[in-house]
Amino acid sequence: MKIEEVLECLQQWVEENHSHTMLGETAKYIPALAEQDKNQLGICIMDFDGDTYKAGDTEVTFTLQSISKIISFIALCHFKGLDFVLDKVDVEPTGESFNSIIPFEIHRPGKPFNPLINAGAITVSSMLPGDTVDEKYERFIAFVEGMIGHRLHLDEDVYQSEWKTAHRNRALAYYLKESNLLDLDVEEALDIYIRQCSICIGLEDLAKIGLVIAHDGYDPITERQIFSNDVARIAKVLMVTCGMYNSSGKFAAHVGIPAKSGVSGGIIAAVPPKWHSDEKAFRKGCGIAVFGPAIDANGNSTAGTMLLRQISTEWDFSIF
Ligand SMILES: NC(=O)CC[C@H](N)C(=O)O
Repeated sequence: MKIEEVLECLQQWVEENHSHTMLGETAKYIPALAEQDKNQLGICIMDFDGDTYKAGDTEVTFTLQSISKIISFIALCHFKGLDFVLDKVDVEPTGESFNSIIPFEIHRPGKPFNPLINAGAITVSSMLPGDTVDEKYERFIAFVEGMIGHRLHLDEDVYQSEWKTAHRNRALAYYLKESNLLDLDVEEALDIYIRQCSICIGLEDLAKIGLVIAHDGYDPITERQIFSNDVARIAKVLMVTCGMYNSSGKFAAHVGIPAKSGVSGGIIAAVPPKWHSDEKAFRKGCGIAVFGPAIDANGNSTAGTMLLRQISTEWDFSIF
């Protein structure tokens, strides 16, 4: 497909899916996120050569929120090895909301079900290399910056807003501490977790990270292997089975791309290469980032999900 055709399609699909923004609300439990403009919808696709294709609200920046969880999982596996991490967190979906306390109190699994629910993510963040919260955060953000090639910053308002209202996460962290699943004290573990959630990112950067995941940890633009094939494989499994929380099954059925959402309204998606579908666009794979801050009850962008569904259907992106 020609560049103009790709852009025309994206433009049209953003317009067609825009009304889905009315079906969701901004995340109300984090005051700074509640204030986001829920009418926004933007997308960026980055291809194998690093060229980007954008439509809608493309110059937005937003906080990573739960998208950070797949990155911290990858980072911890990269730094400490897959076995170390899988000893601390499982790779099973929960069927509960992302911040549910039920898996702990009722099922008592011994370790969090997966690293993409809050309990698993807090455990993972606390175990990042470094002795202090500052050191762990530096290692994490440097890992992300290494992938996108420039510095990032923390959204101080979102950080403060979440820190003051993180009652549920604080409760989860106490459960984790009781089960010896934290490498830090409760307040410190919360701090590193909330910091990683509050990192500010744009669509192009997020699409770049999606591209690297799609290519099994290899960055086709700089020609560097950033993390191992094995880590990328498990990351994609987690994205498919748990990345969209309790909509993961439906998302797999109708979109079929490894993806991870965040309550700020972002979604990262990793489209692996599909050599046989040469009629379609992006057969060498791509990374996709969408942003639409109106989210549904499961915490996923309403319009972003529908936009990805249309793109995947039209261009045959499903891995299934
Ligand atoms: N699903 C999400 O994006 C949740 C992340 C958010 N920081 C929280 O802990 O509640």
